[in-house]
Amino acid sequence: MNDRTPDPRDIDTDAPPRSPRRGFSRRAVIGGAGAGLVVAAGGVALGRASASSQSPPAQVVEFRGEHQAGITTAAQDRLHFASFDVVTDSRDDLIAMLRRWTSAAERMTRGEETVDDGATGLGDYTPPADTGEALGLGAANLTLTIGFGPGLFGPSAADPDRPDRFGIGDRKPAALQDLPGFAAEKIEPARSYGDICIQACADDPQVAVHAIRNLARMAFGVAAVRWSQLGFGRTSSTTQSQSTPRNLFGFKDGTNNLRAEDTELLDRWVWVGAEDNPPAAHWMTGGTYLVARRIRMDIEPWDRAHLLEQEQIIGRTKAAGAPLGQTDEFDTPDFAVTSGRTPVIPRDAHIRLAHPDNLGGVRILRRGYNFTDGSDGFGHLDAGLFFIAFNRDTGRQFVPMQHALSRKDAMTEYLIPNGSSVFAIPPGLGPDEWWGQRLFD
Ligand SMILES: C=CC1=C(C)c2cc3[nH]c(cc4nc(cc5[nH]c(cc1n2)c(C)c5CCC(=O)O)C(CCC(=O)O)=C4C)c(C)c3C=C
Ligand SMILES: [Fe+2]
Repeated sequence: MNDRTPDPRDIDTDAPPRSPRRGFSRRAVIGGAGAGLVVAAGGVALGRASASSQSPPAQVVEFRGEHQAGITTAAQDRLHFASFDVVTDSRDDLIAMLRRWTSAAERMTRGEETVDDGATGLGDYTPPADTGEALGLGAANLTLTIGFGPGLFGPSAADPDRPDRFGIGDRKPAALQDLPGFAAEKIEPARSYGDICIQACADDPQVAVHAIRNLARMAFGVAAVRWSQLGFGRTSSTTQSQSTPRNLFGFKDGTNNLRAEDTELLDRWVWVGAEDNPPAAHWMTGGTYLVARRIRMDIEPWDRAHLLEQEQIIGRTKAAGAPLGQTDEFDTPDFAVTSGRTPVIPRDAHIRLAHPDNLGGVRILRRGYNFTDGSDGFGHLDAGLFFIAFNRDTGRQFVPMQHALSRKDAMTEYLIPNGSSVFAIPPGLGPDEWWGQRLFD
């Protein structure tokens, strides 16, 4: 970058477009001349363009509110999840980046470029301030959810010797702790941990990828991507109107999940209350904690297991998703039913071990995605579940649940968890508020 080239990170997001002849917003493109532009780009884009043009333009999820979007929002089809290491010690630079991110993120969730006319309207000798691949795609229900990892506050599993670089160590909520080790996992640091996460969910993969790519670009010199994960095919339902999708084992996943309509249960099990923290950590009130686990699934041996074995491992039928011994997906599992002296839902079945009745009532909100990252060089698919859960106190909810599963779950034989992270997800933003403002102010 020479001294005549403005740093895209410094561009005033409120400034008028400098080259109106080229100016179009991502949504404006859907209709007129822009539609031709997208069609000309080829078949894949054609499919997306026509899907977008048939859909109502209102595929916009509100960015601001009491809680961040992307938690109880009806789970979209696609995920790009990124974890960042903060590479500066400058609190001012970090805050400046969070402010820039907030503006760009809000715009992208409305289907707009990161800055007005950023892709092509800033002049021929300026690096575009938007990479452009989402022009014409609409908002696609994009949500961007930010979280802060333990390492932002000082020592963590990723770097036990790290100092409190930003003077926020005393604001770290007690519930934000790295996960303990669990049986039968092979955690890879290069797929784990991180100082900041962004969960991008959308109904168009290119919209989600565009969002992460642009936030990563804007973070240059302040934060660097540590790892990221693409996901497809949601593995949960987070509203009552959504049908239950299937995971890569072929089973309905998300049947007994918490949903947006369960407001009392969400208050109890997901949203952080003021009473959960001393005043220094009240910035988390209305927030939640995210657990991300990359769980590789041994697809090939699973595919050789017979149907009854698969159903006994899960504890539900494969076709209907009904608890074993019952007929309907939403029947309540009856763990007491036996056939002779043998429980119909086996003692080591996944749903028995993860059910609240067997965990002192504990619940979590699941919002994971399937993934397939090609194959592993030995002819096996590198596929699985990118498990995402939100809970109010990870040490009291996710951790005991995972311990119970790791020790006894029959499914463990087919799983290799190899990525693991936790993040504090602050509450939603008020008008004009920027990401992290309540933590840094
Ligand atoms: C620690 C929490 C959980 C992990 C990790 C996990 C991994 C995992 N799960 C499936 C497939 C299914 N899970 C189902 C139910 C279910 N799973 C958890 C928790 C974890 N799962 C809970 C709390 C529940 C609900 C239990 C209940 O109350 O009944 C189901 C059944 C359908 C459903 O209710 O969602 C399936 C199928 C896989 C493949 C997997 C790791 C790769
Ligand atoms: Fe599960």
